Amino acid sequence: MKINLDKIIHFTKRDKIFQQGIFTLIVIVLTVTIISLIIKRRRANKAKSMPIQHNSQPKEVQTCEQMMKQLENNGFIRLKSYRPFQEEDLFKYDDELYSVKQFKSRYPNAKGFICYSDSSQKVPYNYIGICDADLIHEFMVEKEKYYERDVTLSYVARILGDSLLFNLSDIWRMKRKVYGQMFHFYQYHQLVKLVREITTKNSYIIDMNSQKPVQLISHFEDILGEWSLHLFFGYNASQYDLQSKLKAAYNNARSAILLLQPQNIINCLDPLKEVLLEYLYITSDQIKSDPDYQSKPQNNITWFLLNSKEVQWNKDFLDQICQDIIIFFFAGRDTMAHTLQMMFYYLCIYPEYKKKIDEEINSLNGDYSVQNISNLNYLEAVLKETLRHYGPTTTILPKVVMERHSFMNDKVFLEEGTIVSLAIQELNYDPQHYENPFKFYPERWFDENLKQKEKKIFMPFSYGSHKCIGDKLALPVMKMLYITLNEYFSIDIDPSFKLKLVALIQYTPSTQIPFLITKKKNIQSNNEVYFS
Ligand code: HEM
Repeated sequence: MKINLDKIIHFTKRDKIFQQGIFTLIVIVLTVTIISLIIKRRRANKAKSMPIQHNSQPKEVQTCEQMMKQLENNGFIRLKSYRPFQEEDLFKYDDELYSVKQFKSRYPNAKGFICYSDSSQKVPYNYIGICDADLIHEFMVEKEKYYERDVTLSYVARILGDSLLFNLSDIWRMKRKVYGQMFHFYQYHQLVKLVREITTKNSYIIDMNSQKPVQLISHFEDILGEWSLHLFFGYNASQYDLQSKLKAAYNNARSAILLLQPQNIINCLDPLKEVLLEYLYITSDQIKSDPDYQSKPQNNITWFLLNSKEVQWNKDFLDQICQDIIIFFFAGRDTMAHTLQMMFYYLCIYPEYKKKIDEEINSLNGDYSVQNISNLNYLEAVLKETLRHYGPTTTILPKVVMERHSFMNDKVFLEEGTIVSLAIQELNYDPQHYENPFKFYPERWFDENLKQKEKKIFMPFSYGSHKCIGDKLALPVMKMLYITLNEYFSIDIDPSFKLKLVALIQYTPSTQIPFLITKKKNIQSNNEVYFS
């Protein structure tokens, strides 16, 4: 058979041209599709990264003034200075926070306040305080991720920056979990009982024979200081050596903080950390000296730390723990000491409330189990009223906005750098929530209306994930301390005393409250009480 080569070559040429055409077409179609896909994707990404536009939402970062205006349009009141702490309040009303407390009476619908100041003042320009319960929830819970602790306390933060209070990392989460175990059922019961033991021991130091007024606050500080240290060191906390070194260093550091002397704070806190480190080693060595220590739970945080798989027991970590001990010492000791001092003050002023508490305590016939103590409702109401009326916290630690975000259902935009604080004093004196708010009136805590909203509006221990770790323990501990002291002494107040309160880190009477103390007849002998 003869093959027509010409025809074949011609045919193949045509075919090739055809194939090339198809190929070019496919390439063109593919290129166009890919390009259009890329454009589409880019547009989609761009749309995603653009904030959703609401009528009231500014497209660009606002100036401070614009943000303040927005807040003003949405229920915030503009104040002339950084919270209205006014010296004249102290002279006129004996209370530096009188105007703060009056705020809600003057502006009943205010959701909060905003402050501006001229450059001559050292306070931040864009400072807002929130005193509306729903907004506090939005700020402390829903929008929590946008805030960090304000570094206004930077000198303290420089030394205690890795402590629970300032650190927000995973280590904070881990430590909260480990420390939290100290507040579970068994430990909780032991810690409440422990306060009776320490109070009894310390009661013998109170000099009742002299007719001089006694500064009860320093006794409360000693009792609660020792109690706070027990959390970490167990019975090592009662060592005289540790107590005296800590007390001296801590009191100096506190004065330096109040006087804003940064170098002194560092000078005082550093040796304090050294002492704590030494006792951490003593306590951990003691625990580990028992080869079976892991299976024998102890009632102190050091044991929990030694048994936690997540803990790397090294110098850096121990340094952090020392910082936490200082925070616990401050947070547990000073807050409760102040609250108790104020409660004793009110009970001297209003003996009718004291009578009711005593009746309630007498009904227990000396059985001060933790369960019975938790049922002392009148005593609890007096403590809550003290916390509301003159609790230790003048303001919850301010936080700073780390990233611009919308607030109040997108009505307001909070700009990066804004300092936000939870204005609990204003909330505590809100007449919408508390009838006749200036009156010290424990009975209000039995009102059904208040009971229903209590969780939402009463937050002496703060709110959100950083709320006080000791919130459940504080009331029973203070109840037990009151019961024990009241059993041994009757406490009055020098009638010439006039209370004046200044707002420092916490409320502080401008002069010490002079309590007059008499020993009750039924006091037991030293040994009987201490070792029973
Ligand atoms: C009358 C008693 C007390 C009051 C009014 C109180 C109040 C507070 C407040 C307002 C905060 C700040 C929360 C925040 O910034 O959001 C706080 C934090 C803290 N409190 Fe208390 N507290 C009391 C008792 C205690 C006790 C008994 C302990 C320890 C046993 C304690 C340990 C702490 C700690 C460790 C923190 C820091 C928590 C963290 O940042 O994760 N407090 N407390």
